[in-house]
Amino acid sequence: MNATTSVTVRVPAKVNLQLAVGPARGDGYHGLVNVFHAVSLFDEVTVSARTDLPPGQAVLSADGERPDHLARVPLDEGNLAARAAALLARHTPRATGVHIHLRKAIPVAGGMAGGSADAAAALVACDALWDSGVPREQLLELAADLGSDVPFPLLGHTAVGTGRGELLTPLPTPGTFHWVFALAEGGLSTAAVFAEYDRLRPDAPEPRLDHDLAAALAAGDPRRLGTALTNDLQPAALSLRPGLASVLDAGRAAGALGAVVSGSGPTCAFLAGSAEHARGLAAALRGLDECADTVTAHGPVPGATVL
Ligand SMILES: C[C@@](CO)(OP(=O)(O)O)[C@H](O)COP(=O)(O)OP(=O)(O)OC[C@H]1O[C@@H](n2ccc(N)nc2=O)[C@H](O)[C@@H]1O
Ligand SMILES: Nc1ncnc2c1ncn2[C@@H]1O[C@H](COP(=O)(O)OP(=O)(O)O)[C@@H](O)[C@H]1O
Repeated sequence: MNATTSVTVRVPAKVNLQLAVGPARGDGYHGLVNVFHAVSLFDEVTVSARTDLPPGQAVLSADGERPDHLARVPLDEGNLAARAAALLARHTPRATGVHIHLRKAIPVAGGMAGGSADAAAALVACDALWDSGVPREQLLELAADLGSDVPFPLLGHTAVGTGRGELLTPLPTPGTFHWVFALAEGGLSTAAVFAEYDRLRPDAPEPRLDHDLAAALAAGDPRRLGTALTNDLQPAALSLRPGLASVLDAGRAAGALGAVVSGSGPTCAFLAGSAEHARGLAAALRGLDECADTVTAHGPVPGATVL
């Protein structure tokens, strides 16, 4: 029998349906109530064995439709997918060197956790390639070591993250929600947005799950969900990128059920009532100076999946 030499994993982007941010903790992070929702905007990560490289060492390549985004993806050991391969290799004797190819569709530094998604996909792909035998619970712990957002794309669907966002509880929701994402020129640094949050909100309260949001999700009701979308980082993202306010306003004026900055931004998310409504909203947003492009997607969708 031939050993597997290559594994491809498809992994979704996320939008945050609620992002409640507490005071800064002593360890440089913030306590969160972070409602993650996986949407049908996918990166694909292909991992191929390279027995000429030391175990866990990676060489990288990337492609995708947006050259300006690709230019911001590091193709060295700093790439989160390379860090994931190196970390998992330390937990299995069967590790090899790898070539990692990233097919990027998730905006880079856009608040949709593309780097975290690639890290989660690389964990799943290397686990399959090496037949590592690492239990799922431990894969989730390794994911959390790589970043607060990395465990969620292993699960997908909708889940609430507590702690710094890494402790996940699934939130089952019936039905499908339709989204439009307005992509911005350039990214925003997550750390810079949290620092701006600290400046704007020195007395942040402890974060709590919003009951209206939980009820809207349990009912699968897009109208209720639209009015319940909140993001405590939004004022900080708007402070660093004031032009985003007009994008949010334009989406609301065009009939979005809800409009919110995704995570640390600068991508703006708009909830629509149907796929057709989403296409109409996207057309209304595309002409704006501050909107570099639009993408439509639906959620929830499953997490990282071997193709
Ligand atoms: C804000 C969120 C919302 O889902 O995502 P993005 O919108 O950036 O994708 C996440 O909390 C980002 O998670 P992730 O991108 O994994 O961040 P990490 O690598 O863990 O941390 C990067 C930096 O962000 C800040 N950080 C992150 C998470 C957290 N709970 N508190 C923080 O203060 C810290 O300054 C940290 O050094
Ligand atoms: N596989 C990757 N894809 C995208 N960005 C990556 C990756 N690995 C590391 N990075 C770095 O992480 C930063 C944040 O990227 P990303 O995860 O896309 O954004 P966000 O944290 O806003 O969701 C990028 O600016 C880039 O320098």
